[in-house]
Amino acid sequence: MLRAYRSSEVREAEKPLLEQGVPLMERASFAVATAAVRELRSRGHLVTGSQVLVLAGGGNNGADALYAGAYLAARGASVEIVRASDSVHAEALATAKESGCALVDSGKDGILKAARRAGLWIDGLAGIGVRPPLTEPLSSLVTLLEEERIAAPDEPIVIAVDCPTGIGVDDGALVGPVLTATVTVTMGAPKPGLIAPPASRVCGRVEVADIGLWFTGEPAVATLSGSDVADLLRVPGPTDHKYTRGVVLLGTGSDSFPGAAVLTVGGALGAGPGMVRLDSPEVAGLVLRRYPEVVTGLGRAQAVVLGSGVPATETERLKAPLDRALEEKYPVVLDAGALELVKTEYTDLPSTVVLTPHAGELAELLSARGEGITRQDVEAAPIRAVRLAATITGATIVLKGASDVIAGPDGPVYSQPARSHWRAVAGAGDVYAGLLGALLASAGEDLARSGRGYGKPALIAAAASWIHAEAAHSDGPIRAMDIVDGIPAAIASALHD
Ligand SMILES: NC(=O)C1=CN([C@@H]2O[C@H](COP(=O)(O)OP(=O)(O)OC[C@H]3O[C@@H](n4cnc5c(N)ncnc54)[C@H](OP(=O)(O)O)[C@@H]3O)[C@@H](O)[C@H]2O)[C@@H](O)CC1
Ligand SMILES: [K+]
Repeated sequence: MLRAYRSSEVREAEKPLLEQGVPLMERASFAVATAAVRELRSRGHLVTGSQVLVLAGGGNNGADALYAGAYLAARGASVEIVRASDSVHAEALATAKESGCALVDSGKDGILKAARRAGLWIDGLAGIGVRPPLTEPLSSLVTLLEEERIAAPDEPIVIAVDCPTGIGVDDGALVGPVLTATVTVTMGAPKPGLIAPPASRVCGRVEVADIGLWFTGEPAVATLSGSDVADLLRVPGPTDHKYTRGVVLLGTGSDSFPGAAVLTVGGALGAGPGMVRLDSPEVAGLVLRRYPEVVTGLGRAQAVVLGSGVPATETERLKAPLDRALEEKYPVVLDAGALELVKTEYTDLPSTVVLTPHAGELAELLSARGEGITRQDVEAAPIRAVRLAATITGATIVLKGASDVIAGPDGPVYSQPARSHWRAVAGAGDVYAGLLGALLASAGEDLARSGRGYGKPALIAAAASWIHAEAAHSDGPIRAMDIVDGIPAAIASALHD
């Protein structure tokens, strides 16, 4: 599991070490210099003679970059420094100069010429001490450098110190200019913005430098790996039968969207529940032709999936199974049309109810509940939107996107990236809803016993996202049914991780 901690938690972790005189900055800058050497070498360059540009801001992030520059200059690199603030760390600057680094003319032309000369930039403009949007003069400098980076015939290697300058370190938001990194060398632990969208998209490869920080608390944001998923999966044993393994009931598909029933059933069956029931008479024939093992009609279940392929105007029929699930306290997935019910009627839900909107649906839901939030707002700061929706509704929220962002009213936020963007196709969300329903069904009795779930539904939803991403992993075009077909192998790969 990747565990990300906020700036304040990082500062707490560094405090006792700094009091003991542990040379954190030395370790941090050495990690940055080592990453720079490795990146140069991996592209066939020698360190000696390489042109390096150090971008030094006025805080300790700039100091890290300057000391890294000093190491590289001592190894024979030709290092130039852009001094982005009047208050650059004096000792670090003096060390860099003593090691042979040279200051560049801080005018626009001087900076651009130095940027063009250098094949590797070290971004120490701002780290965890900065909240976006960047203010002037840093804002214009970052805009200039990012434009130059994009336009350069040979794109420079950009090593971000701790985080790319300009990202929302604690919430993954992207507001205002940022300098995109090739590699981010982050100190002690990832920060939320390094693993959560949209900021995670500008971080390049994230490397965690072990500088001796120690974290014991719950992470702010986490990303599950295959072995975490394996820990959550309930593998059947010799005493299991179809009812102990979990029954999932689906109220999905309609005359308008019959395929959604096939896809949700396929997604659910792929996860290996004991039984799938379908309560959608108008599409039962179609589903049975493809999946004869499905049992039609209402009946006992440990989890329910409602709404995929059900138009918002036809949600009346979803109320009876929803009421029953709420009464008996077993988990529910509300997808697509069923989200309509949460706008007006079902306003206070337990966290065992999981809502699965995409960005537009989440914006609509939040707006209906009195928050003036647009789709763009959701996309610019998904963690904030998801947490807000969970707080307002009480439910667990899965915001579906290139990275799924998942949160309940408390506990960590999970960010689960796609393995391939080919999965952004019609029907992929229906497959997810069915898959999640089946996983919740296998955990259903436990979730019911623990009342509001204590974050567990979010964890199971994150596992469903991992499995879905793995099942959709592809080097070329795929259809939603390919994701269905990929689920059993994805689960097997988690179990063998
Ligand atoms: N934590 C650890 O364990 C360790 C941390 N270490 C390192 O320390 C870094 C944190 O350093 P930090 O606290 O000095 O802050 P930092 O990110 O350099 O930014 C300060 C500068 O930003 C500026 N500025 C502020 N807001 C702004 C805005 N909106 N827009 C524009 N500018 C803005 C502000 O300018 P001022 O307001 O002073 O003019 C000031 O100059 C951390 O990321 C890591 O690299 C390692 O060395 C050792 C272990
Ligand atoms: K930085």
